[in-house]
Order: sequence, then structure tokens, then C-alpha cells
Amino acid sequence: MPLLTRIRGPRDLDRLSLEQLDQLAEEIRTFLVGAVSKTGGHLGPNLGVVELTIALHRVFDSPRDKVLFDTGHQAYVHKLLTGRQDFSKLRSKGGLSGYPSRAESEHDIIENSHASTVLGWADGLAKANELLKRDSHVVAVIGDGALTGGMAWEALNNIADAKDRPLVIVVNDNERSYSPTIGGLANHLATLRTTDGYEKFLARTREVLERTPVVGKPLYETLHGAKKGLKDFIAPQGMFEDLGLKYVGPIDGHDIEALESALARAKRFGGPVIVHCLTEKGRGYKPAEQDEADRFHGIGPIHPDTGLPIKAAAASWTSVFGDEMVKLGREREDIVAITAAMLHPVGLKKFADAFPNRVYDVGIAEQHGAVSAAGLATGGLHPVFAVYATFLNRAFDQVLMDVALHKCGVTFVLDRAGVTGDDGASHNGMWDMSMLQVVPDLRIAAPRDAEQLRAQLREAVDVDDAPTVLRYSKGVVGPAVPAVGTVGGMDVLRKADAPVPDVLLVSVGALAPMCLEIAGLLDKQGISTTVVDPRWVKPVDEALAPLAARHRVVVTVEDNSRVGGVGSAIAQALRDAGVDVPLRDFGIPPRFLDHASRKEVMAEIGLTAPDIARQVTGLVAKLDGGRFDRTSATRAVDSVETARD
Ligand SMILES: Cc1ncc(C[n+]2csc(CCOP(=O)(O)OP(=O)(O)O)c2C)c(N)n1
Ligand SMILES: CC(=O)[C@@H](O)[C@H](O)COP(=O)(O)O
Ligand SMILES: [Mg+2]
Repeated sequence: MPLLTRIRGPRDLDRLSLEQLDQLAEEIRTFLVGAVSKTGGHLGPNLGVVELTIALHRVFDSPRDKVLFDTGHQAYVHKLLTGRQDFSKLRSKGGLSGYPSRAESEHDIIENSHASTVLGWADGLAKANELLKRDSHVVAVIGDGALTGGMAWEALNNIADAKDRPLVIVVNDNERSYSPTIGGLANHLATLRTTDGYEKFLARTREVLERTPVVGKPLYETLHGAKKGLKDFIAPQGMFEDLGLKYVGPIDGHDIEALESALARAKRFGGPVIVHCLTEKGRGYKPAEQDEADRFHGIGPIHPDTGLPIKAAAASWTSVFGDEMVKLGREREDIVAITAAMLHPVGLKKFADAFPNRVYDVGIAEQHGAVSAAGLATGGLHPVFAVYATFLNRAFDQVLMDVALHKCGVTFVLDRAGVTGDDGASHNGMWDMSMLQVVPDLRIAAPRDAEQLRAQLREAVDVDDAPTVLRYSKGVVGPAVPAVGTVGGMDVLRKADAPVPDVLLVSVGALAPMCLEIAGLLDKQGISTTVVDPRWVKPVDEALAPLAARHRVVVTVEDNSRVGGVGSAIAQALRDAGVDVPLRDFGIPPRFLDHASRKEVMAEIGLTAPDIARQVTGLVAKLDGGRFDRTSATRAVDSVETARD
């Protein structure tokens, strides 16, 4: 990589000729395939923005000028050009983040990997530049998928209002989110893509007319002056133009010279301007180009020559959900599915194949998805909105005020709940069970294994007068964890072998195997433990308080924030029931977690069996300091119904 290794910062690009820039682009593609095939990551999106990112850093002067990326999954090339070329530990602990990171570089601004926020950031930065009279440009790169998000349009509405506030918006249009981008906007962009750009027409006309003596120049001026009508006729740009935004394009997003020319013009424009670039996701790497599903949007480690995964996919929580949805779809015609531009990742592809007119891809528009679900439910259907837990954050008010307030039977299935790890802070599904605790009548289930996922999904879709939520982890589904009894609606996973058990351990969702391991470790300390799985964690099961009263201490373990999570809700339920048994809640601390593997993050935050067992042992030891009279406790064992044969 003779050229790439010589690029230590964006200014090193200035001395390269066009031929060398094309060579650099090839070197970057080779680098990306070689590096990301080892680590996994967003190969497709980054292969699509090689020339675009080179041109951006040639025309704009980062970090004085701010180069912003929406979602940030397509910022690998930006990292390569801004002094970060060691991708050996990409997305791993201590290695480069898979997204922009302020800790890594002054060239990075937005770390949030939630889509459709870049234009808001750009609007704010442009306003600050204007007010502080700062000589700095703002250029925001937003994908056609992210442009389907409502926040992008809220920002555009503001940006278009300030005709003299410089701001360059680059639409990176590769016609896809994961799947082909949907909706009216996508169709409009397609119109812009397919017509021969007005700019090209004008450039050609100027050439001809300037060679035409006498009438040529005035005629050109007239033509240029009639731009609105002319533009709509030659290259309908209605939407952006009608918003008052200057539109430049469509530009070949793989032609560095054309890109630089368009970006330079946009930079000089002195107001808000959109540069519409046509790119190809996965460009230059056949396996990605030929990947119909999502052009290698996000991959695990692969064989670089074939693009085939190194590890075969094992049964995941997602696949268990997807298969059960197909069965449900056959049994109940009222069941419909919603996805926010993530049909495959949330496991709805099979449902879509089986029931093509009963699945709605709303684009990257989770808020709309939730409100639309309220409409679907009110219209007599039962929508199942499958979405990553962290992406539901932005639809909180819609869940509260549209779905719950109107008692709509909507089921939200939250994939990637809990610590996800390598996608960094904004991808952990660590807020859902806190956020949703405050939604009246909403019920939350946290399945511990595949059988419980199937069962709880069926229970959820049977509720037609309130929202229900299922949440489960990323990746391979855990081992089957059978119940040995029940108490109320809760499953007993392990009965204490003492008449007055020490610990009632409340295990939430997929952490059941770890909780059983904790109980085993406590056994070795002579501490007896009952392990229960509430199954439905909201509302708190009525049998929990009386059961707690028969133990010396309650311990809750959840893959959610400690703040306002299940542990907090159970503590409140015990207080309300007048049961003052000490409670210790284990969960994710309320802080942003740096990227690392899930296992590493869980260890870092102490959500491991040894860590928890150690703390519980200390707790019980304190109780044994004489504060607790064992004889006063009644027998707990008989309160557990013996397991059905
Ligand atoms: C709020 C939100 N919902 C969903 C996602 C998951 N997601 C990440 S990238 C992506 C597709 C983005 O498409 P586009 O903006 O066109 O970028 P491209 O990958 O095509 O470059 C989606 C849906 C997200 N990051 N944020
Ligand atoms: C950038 C983005 O939000 C998605 O591509 C996300 O990285 C996917 O995560 P999974 O790999 O867990 O599906
Ligand atoms: Mg796209």
C-alpha cells in the first residue's frame, strides 16, 4: 500500500494527482477487505464511500472544517485518512471503535450510532459557526436510509430556513439501508438518479452558448434564470428545491474529480446545499456486490476470497423468534409485522416471504413504526414490531402516549437487549426495561431460553388491550433451562435445600444459566439459594413479595441498567408489600460502555457469576453478624409447588 501508508492526515492527500488518488482508492479497498474480513464490521458501507471520503478530505480541511457522518458505521475510510490505520483490533477492546470516537481523534465528532441525527448536529454546528463568526465549514454525510428517519426532516426544515447559513449536506445514495431503501423519498431519489442532471445539462448548454456569438451569452443567462422550470423539466428536484435547498447532482460517487468539483462548488455556495452522490454499497468486492440481502452491510469474520463466513451461524434468539412468527402468522391472520429497515437482522425475512402483504418496512423510522402500530391495532390487527432494544429509545413517547394510552394491543420484540459490546455505547440494549417501567399497563417479558421465547411471544400476542414487550439478547440462544416448580406466574429454576433459605435470587431473561451458576457458588459457601425466573418482569408477580419474606435476602440480576430496572421495581414492590427483606440488585451501571466483546464488558461491570457470588456472600455474612434471627423465618420450601411430573 505505497500510497495509503504515506497518508498520515488529510493534508497528505493534497499532493496526490488524480491517478494517484484512484490508486489510493484501490489500496483502501484492498485494505478494507483484508482487515475487515479478519475482524468483522461494516465492510459494505465503507467500500461504498472510498472515493467520497477521499474527495471530502481533499475539499474540506478537517478538523477546522467539521466532517460529520450519520450513524458512523461508514467512517472507516475517514479513519484511514486521519491517521488511524491499525485495524487489527477494530471493534475489539483497546482497538479502534467501529464508529467515530472523540477519544481517538480530533477529526471525529458524532459517536452516536443511532441513525438520522447528523443533520441536527450539522444545523447546530452551523449556527454556532455563524454566531461565533468562526471560519469553518460543516459537511454532513447522510445515507439514503438515514434520510428516511424523521429527525433528518426536522433538521432539514430548520436548515432550509437559513438561506445564508453555509452547510453542505452530502446524500450518500446507494439505494439501500440493509435492504433497498423504501418509501416516497427513495422513489424521489430514484427520479433524481435516473434523470440526466440539470447541472450537466447547464454545463453543456453553457459550453454551446458561450461559443454562440451575440445571442449566446444573454440566452444562457435567461436559461439559467429560468432555473426552476428548467430544472423540474430536465431533472425534477422538487422536494429539495421546494424546501429552498440548493441541489447539486446527481454526482457519480466513485468519480473523485466529479466529487471534488461538486463539493468545491457546494463549499463556495454560502448557504445550505445538498450534494446528491450515487454510490454502490460493497463496491469493488464481488461477494459484497453480489450479496442481495444487504451487500455485506455488517459482517462477521469471512474468508476474504469467497466472502463466506468463517463460523457457521448457530441458532440465535433472532432465528427462534423468526420461526415462531411464521407459525403464528399461519395460525392468526390478524398478526402483522413491522420493521424499521432491518427485516433480516430482526428475523422477519421468513415471515415476509410467507406473508408479503403482512409485513411493513417503515424505513429507519422507529417513532413512526410505533404510532403506525397503534393505528394497525386500532384497525383490528395485532402488530409485532421487531426492533433492536436501543433503537426503541427514540420511540418512548409513541409507546407511552400512542400505544399504551390508547390500550393498543401491540407487541414490541426487542432484539439485542442487554450488553451487545462491540458496537459500542449507543448499541447496548441497556435502557429498555428502565424506560418502559413507567408505561402504565405495558407488560414486559424476558425469556430465558428458546422455549420461553416461543411461549412468551404467544402470551404477548394474546394481549389485545395493552402493549407487550419481549426482550432478548444478541447472538446464539442460550441452553434450555427447565423449571423445577412454579410460584404464582414465576418459574422456580432451583429450590433451596434448606428449610429457611438464605437467598431468593431473581433471574431475569437470558441470565438464567449465570444465576444457576451463582447459586452453585453460594452453595459452596454454605449459603442456600432459591432461583426464580419471573418470566414477565413487569408487572412484578404478586407471589414475589410473600416468597421474598421467606428468605433472608433478595438478589436480582438483570442485563439492563440498574437504574429503574427490574431490581428497582421489585424493591418497590417489596416496600409496597411491607416486606423489608434486604435486596441487592445487580445490573448494568448507568454509564456509557466502551466497545469490547460482550464477555469483556460483562466482566468489566461485574455481571459475572463469581463477582456476584462474592458480593452476595459478603452480604449474607453481614446478616450473620447477628442482625437476623433465623427462627423467626417460616419455612419457604413448602411455598414452592412441587414440579409437575
Ligand atoms: C435509529 C436506528 N435504527 C436502526 C439502525 C440500524 N442501522 C444501522 S445502519 C442502517 C442502514 C443505514 O442506511 P444508510 O443510511 O443508507 O447508510 P448505508 O449503510 O447505506 O451507507 C441501519 C438501519 C440505526 N443505526 N439507528
Ligand atoms: C450500524 C448499525 O446500527 C447496525 O449495522 C448494527 O451494527 C448491527 O448490529 P448487529 O451486528 O448486532 O446486527
Ligand atoms: Mg444507503
